[in-house]
Amino acid sequence: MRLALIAHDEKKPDLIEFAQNREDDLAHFDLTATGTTGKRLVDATDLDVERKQSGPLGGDMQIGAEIASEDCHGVVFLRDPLTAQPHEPDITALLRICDVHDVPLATNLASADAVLDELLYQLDVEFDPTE
Ligand SMILES: O=C(CO)COP(=O)(O)O
Repeated sequence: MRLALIAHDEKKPDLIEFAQNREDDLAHFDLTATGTTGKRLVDATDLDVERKQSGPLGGDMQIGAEIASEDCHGVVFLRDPLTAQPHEPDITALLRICDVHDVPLATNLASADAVLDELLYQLDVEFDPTE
């Protein structure tokens, strides 16, 4: 199961803390991230993370394309709600495509825990040998 992790600059410390707190859980997923977020994650944890372009250079769109192809199954995107981003249209498109494909999307820390718990539950269900 593939999970995308993304954070705007002001929220990167929160995402790193989340990833460190839940590193064992996140290790169950095929992880991808936008460029700078991915680098920060790789530096701060032992997680394997496939890095896309940086967000302003198209990383959100690359992750959106995976969602459109149904290759990405969840997104944690800690947006900075207080700072305008040059690539706002890409961000809006990513949020929209998650809704189009009904992909779980967390845009703050409280919902990140909830989405991760739900995806872990789905993983267990998928691999439950008694099913
Ligand atoms: O801008 C972003 C998401 O919109 C994140 O990009 P970076 O991870 O490259 O900082």
